[in-house]
Amino acid sequence: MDGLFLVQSAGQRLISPSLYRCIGYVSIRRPVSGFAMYTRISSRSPSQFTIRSQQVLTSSSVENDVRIKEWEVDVYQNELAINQGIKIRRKPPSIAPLGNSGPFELRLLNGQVADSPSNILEEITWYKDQEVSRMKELNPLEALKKAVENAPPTRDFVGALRLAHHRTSFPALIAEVKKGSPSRGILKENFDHVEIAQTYERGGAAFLSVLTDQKYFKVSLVVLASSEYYLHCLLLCKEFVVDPWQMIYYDRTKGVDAVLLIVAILTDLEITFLLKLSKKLGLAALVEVLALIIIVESVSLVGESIVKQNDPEKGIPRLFGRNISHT
Ligand SMILES: O=C(O)c1ccccc1NCC(=O)[C@H](O)[C@H](O)COP(=O)(O)O
Repeated sequence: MDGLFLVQSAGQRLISPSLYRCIGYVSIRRPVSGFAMYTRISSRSPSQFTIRSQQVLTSSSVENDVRIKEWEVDVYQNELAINQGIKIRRKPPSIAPLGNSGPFELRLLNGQVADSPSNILEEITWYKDQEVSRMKELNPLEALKKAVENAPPTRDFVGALRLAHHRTSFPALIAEVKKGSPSRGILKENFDHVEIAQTYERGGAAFLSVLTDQKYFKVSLVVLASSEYYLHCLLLCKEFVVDPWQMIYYDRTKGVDAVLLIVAILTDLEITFLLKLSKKLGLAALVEVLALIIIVESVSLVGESIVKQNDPEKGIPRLFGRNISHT
């Protein structure tokens, strides 16, 4: 057994209430493969319930304790988010660490079974949380600092929309680069991201909106923003932002000018913080509320209908009723 347990009779206390608060309240559940499983049972004060055992902390028990704490914080944050009207749970409670096989596992959030996503946005968000954690380990913030310092300045998003509107007297076109989507599947088999982006530019798009999620939308911003191809169009990165790191890694170091923040997957506090951060980084932020995108200028969000055109360059004039290209 990895942890040492001091088992005592019910009702007795071995240590002072303040020390209980430091190490948490634990009860032995069952030993599994050499590890004693336990669960935190309550945040009630020691005098309010019966202590059955107290674990003497070893390094791995501390690790597990930290994992349990983090998991509980996630559950708490999800509850907070739900209280703020957010329907998307941010982390799958099924990743509860060993030892939390007790009441937490059966817990229902918002009336749903806790360990399966209730819709596709939730599934994407759970996946994104894991993906970002992995990528953050490979590219820690400290390592990105230099890249941020060397990044070219961002371009004026609102100014570009205004200019496009004045030039064409149509709403500015944000043309979406995506190979597929969860609801529609693959939209175009022979999909060349760069070629399609160039075609949109020639067609008169003011902005390119790139869905950078590889798993669900099959596009990579890294490919599109690669040095071989310089984009004249401004670039909106349409990611599922769940962590400020994404703004720095994906957006600021890859030549992006604007980011998307999806209200359905962020708490009020996160939106406030991410808006501040985007301002600091010089990025414009589009805040998506339900299916609407709030921006200051008139704009058209166009994705599937032009991606699926055999010739997107002809598809854009078809959409507007006339040629809006620069030539
Ligand atoms: O399309 C989906 O299946 C989807 C699922 C979950 C979150 C977002 C999703 N789609 C976003 C998009 O594909 C586009 O950003 C856009 O909203 C749709 O544009 P359009 O193709 O013009 O309908």
